Amino acid sequence: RRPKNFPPGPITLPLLGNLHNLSLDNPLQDFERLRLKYGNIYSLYLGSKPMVMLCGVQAIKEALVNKAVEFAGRPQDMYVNITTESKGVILADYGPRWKEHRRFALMTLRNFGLGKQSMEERILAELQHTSADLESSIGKCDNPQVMFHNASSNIICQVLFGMRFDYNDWTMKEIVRCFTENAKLANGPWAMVMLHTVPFSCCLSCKFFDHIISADQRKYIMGLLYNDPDSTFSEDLLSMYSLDLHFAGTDTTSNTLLTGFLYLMTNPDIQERCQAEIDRVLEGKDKACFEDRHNMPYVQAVIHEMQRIANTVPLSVFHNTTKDTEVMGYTIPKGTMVIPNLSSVLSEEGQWKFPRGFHPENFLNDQGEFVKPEAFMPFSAGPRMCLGEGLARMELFLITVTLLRKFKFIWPEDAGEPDYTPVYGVTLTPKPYFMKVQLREMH
Ligand code: HEM
Repeated sequence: RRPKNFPPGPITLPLLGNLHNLSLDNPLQDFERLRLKYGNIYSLYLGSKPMVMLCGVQAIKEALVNKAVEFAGRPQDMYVNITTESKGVILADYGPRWKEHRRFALMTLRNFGLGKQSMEERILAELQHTSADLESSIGKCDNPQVMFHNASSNIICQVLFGMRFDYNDWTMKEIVRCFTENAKLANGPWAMVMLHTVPFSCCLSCKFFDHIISADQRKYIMGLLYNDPDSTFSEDLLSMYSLDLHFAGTDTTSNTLLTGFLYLMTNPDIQERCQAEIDRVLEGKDKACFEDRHNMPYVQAVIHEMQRIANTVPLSVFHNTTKDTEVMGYTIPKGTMVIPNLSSVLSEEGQWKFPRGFHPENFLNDQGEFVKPEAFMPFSAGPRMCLGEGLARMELFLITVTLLRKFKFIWPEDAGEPDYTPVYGVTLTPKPYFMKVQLREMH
């Protein structure tokens, strides 16, 4: 039975709770159906475990922003908590350890050049390898999935480990494969009730970390961390921590690019309009820089629309209440799992000029200037909001601009109608597709 004044929801069955209400392939459609029936806040039972779903800007902001601390916990009783022992930053519960780790991650990203030219240079250097890869497949049809994953993985690896990997490196291929597989399993209905997920990638990534960090580097890092006698760091934590950043920085950016380029190929008019703006702004310059975005309102609008339609992390990372609280007039007890349904916000009726389909106009005002509506929330909101947002935005801009400047991306004639239905997981991925690449005439 639902506690008093708990958000409404469908009838529960013994043992299963509401699992029978969710499809294994794509529970997002079921969540939308339930939202239409019960409203922007409703509850479900995953087995015997209660969970509250928050939909739409208003409910999500009230919880994650206005009642920030009350909603800043993470559930600690899912299978993924056992496989990772909740080490690292993404799954750490709200408290001093999470605060220290988050601060450390932000500081490290800044020290390694985020917001400065050095990070841009790292991204542009990686793009030379991506461009070379694309040049070798001119005229052919290739699946771009591995390429985008490798590029994103190498950019974050440069920050974490000070090195990049050849696109054919076996270890890297295996790790990226594990990331994509786990991303598909980790928030399915069964994983939500602790039944299934693959611990392999954690294991592999920790071994990988041990393998590539030299003894001297390790001593140096641990020296830095242990200077503070109250520090919560340990070597174990550090390797899980690097796994967190590697995973979070790879599967997200690359799936956004994969979806974005699918829409750019199948909307050649939008692609050409971006290229015209890029050519004009970059005329006489050999490469783009992040500052150029201020002179490219249309490209900015397209990249934001790519993120909106990609809906890359549709259910955010699950939250947990840290004390008894209220939202939208309902009572939520301490320790309840809360899912911010970002998907519902990114296509919320009334928040967007065009909630459905690919329309960069969602981010342009009548004067053609770039504007960002309040409902643009792909990185979530509040204290647990994505800490890699700055890096992700820089990557999306520099990668899109550099590749569109040099290449034309074509939907192959024999590929049939594009299928935009995503494959469900922690991150949404487009179904595998092929792209044809041509060098643009100006190059
Ligand atoms: C397009 C790219 C990206 C998207 C859409 C994205 C989205 C998200 C979302 C929705 C969350 C959950 C926030 C919440 O719990 O409310 C998150 C958390 C997180 N992201 Fe990202 N992310 C992206 C790229 C990155 C990158 C490049 C990094 C690495 C530097 C990163 C690191 C993290 C970390 C460490 C967390 C956990 C923060 C915490 O629990 O305090 N993300 N991200």
